[in-house]
Amino acid sequence: MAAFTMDATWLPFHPAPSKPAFVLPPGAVDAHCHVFGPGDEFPYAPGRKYTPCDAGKDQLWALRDRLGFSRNVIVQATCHGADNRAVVDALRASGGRAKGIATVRRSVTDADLAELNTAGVKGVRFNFVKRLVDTTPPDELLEIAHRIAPLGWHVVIYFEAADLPELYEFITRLPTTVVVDHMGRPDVSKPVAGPEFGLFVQLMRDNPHIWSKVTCPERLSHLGPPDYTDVVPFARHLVETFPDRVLWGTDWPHPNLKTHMPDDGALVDFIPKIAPTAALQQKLLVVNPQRLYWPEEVA
Ligand SMILES: O=C(O)/C=C(\CC(=O)C(=O)O)C(=O)O
Repeated sequence: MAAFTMDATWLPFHPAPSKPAFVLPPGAVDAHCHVFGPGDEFPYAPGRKYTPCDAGKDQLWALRDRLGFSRNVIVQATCHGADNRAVVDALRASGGRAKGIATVRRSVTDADLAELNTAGVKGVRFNFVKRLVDTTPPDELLEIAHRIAPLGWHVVIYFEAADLPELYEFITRLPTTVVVDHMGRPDVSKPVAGPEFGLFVQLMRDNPHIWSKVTCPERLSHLGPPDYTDVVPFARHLVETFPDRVLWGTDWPHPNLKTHMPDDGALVDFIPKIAPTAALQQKLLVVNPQRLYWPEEVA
């Protein structure tokens, strides 16, 4: 019998995503996705807030090839805590086609960091979403950020829009490039030009080292699939205002969705709505992730 059973309300990833109509440019990177277990091989963390369905590296590679991506950035999910073995295993098996974002604690050793670096880790994730993690004190996170900076890594940060005023100063003090997950999770029923999203735009405008993933319409939308029209103006605003500091990813296998499971092919078809020109698409999908994750290729 398997050691782990997914939560009773868990929605497994789409079993047969459609082939997108939008043809991704050569070299496109899915810059936000996860691997879960398999739990029998890479156990889920004792302190986790959810138990997902297994979603291993081979399934991720199949999705990559089906959608037309060339490469992946695999982000450590909170169900694995600070045990990065599933991500590292995927990176090592990827033949250089995946880079990773790890979660580490203050107790991480320099040897641990060096090993993660060799495997292809390019950053750490700080998660402030309260339903996912217990709070880590900011001084501990700042200490970690200063430890990883010399490796050329960056910080990926996940928070909800309501928490940005409290986190604003902390984020601006981080000594590395900072990549914000899912546009800082705006409430898309509020206006794009309103104060809530305005604060996020100000954060990016005033801090050239801060980037955003324009990801997760399926997580943010109130109107839902197939078009997620209420998310388009938010993502498009960031893509057009900060074309050199945006990334896109599927968020496969879509943890913790409660209303529906997206068809990943349809998610790819969302891209031309938020990046309407070939030049913007090239930056979003190829040039920007290459600068952050495969910088040695950039002349
Ligand atoms: O997939 C995501 O980015 C978002 C998540 C899960 C997550 O971040 C995690 O478990 O680490 C969410 O909102 O539940």
